[in-house]
Amino acid sequence: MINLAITTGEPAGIGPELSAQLPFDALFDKYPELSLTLVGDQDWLLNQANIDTEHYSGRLKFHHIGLNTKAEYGVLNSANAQYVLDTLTHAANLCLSGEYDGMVTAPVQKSVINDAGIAFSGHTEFLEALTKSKKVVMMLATEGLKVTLATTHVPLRDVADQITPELLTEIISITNQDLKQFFGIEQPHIYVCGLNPHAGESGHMGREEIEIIEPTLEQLRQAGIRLTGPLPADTLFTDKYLKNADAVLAMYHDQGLPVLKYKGFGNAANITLGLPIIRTSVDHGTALDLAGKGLADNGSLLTAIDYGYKMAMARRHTKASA
Ligand SMILES: NC(=O)C1=CN([C@@H]2O[C@H](COP(=O)(O)OP(=O)(O)OC[C@H]3O[C@@H](n4cnc5c(N)ncnc54)[C@H](O)[C@@H]3O)[C@@H](O)[C@H]2O)C=CC1
Ligand SMILES: NCC(=O)COP(=O)(O)O
Repeated sequence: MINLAITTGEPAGIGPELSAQLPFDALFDKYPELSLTLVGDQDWLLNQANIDTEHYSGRLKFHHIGLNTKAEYGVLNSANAQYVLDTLTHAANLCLSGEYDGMVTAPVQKSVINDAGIAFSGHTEFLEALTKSKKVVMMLATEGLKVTLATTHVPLRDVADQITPELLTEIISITNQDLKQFFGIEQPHIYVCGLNPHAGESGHMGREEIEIIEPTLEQLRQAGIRLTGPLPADTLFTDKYLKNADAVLAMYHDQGLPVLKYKGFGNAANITLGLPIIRTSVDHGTALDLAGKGLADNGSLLTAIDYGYKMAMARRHTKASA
């Protein structure tokens, strides 16, 4: 069995209803080896849907973690911030111990966790710290496009300072390795965006391409990684280049993700590469405006489950053949 934990996310958002209202029969038909554990407050989840776990012959379970305070649709309460983190901690620890084969995360509200006085910028950074990983990579994937990010949740003002040869080397090496490991791409071809408009216009609009990005790419090419770039982002994100790209490396969050979401919002997943565990997630946030109304689309959660299942299968085959 491939046992995926679904962390059900911010209780005031759409995560609990999306998780509890999944089409479980269809999922278990489609993925013959899938089992799911819904991690969160069982009463709140049962409030979203009448689930009889007995019907699923052990393939659907709850792991109950109690809310700190009553949840209300669309109304954030920082008293539940620790609850949200407890669901993530539980799932990640049981992935590390091998009880879960991967975790699929429903959206959390970063701001309310910060309001509770807890430093938190995203699942990506939280799981990097919890698993003591040296570096992880955020990748969003949809049919026909995978985008990885050199920097994630940092103010734009800080981005240029964070683009260093060491960072790019780590991000590109992890991306290359995990495209092979999880997606079966023998020699991934990664296209790399410049940082500045027109990739710096030969140094007239910024020198990071000349001083940092190009020399790092050249070193990595010598080490055997297939890389094209740095190219101006507005040039790279056109079919001529994308049709040959196994992944596109963007230098910052809003350079890459708007394109990805324009192409695939609702059918994309967020995947953390470089972790010792498998973690996939939805492409959207908590959508407080929709919570409890039955209007939220489950396409991205289904996509995240699909990637999580296939990645866990790929890892299993790699282990079996080692
Ligand atoms: N994986 C995660 O935990 C993520 C969490 N967030 C967090 O979510 C919070 C809210 O972020 P926003 O920027 O407002 O983005 P959002 O994705 O929550 O909402 C943006 C718009 O998309 C709609 N929408 C979102 N998901 C939908 C769905 N499944 N079906 C139909 N419509 C949907 C919303 O109603 C809203 O109009 C922030 O705290 C942010 O940090 C954002 C992205 C990912
Ligand atoms: N835009 C993607 C996003 O903010 C999700 O971040 P994370 O919680 O997966 O780290």
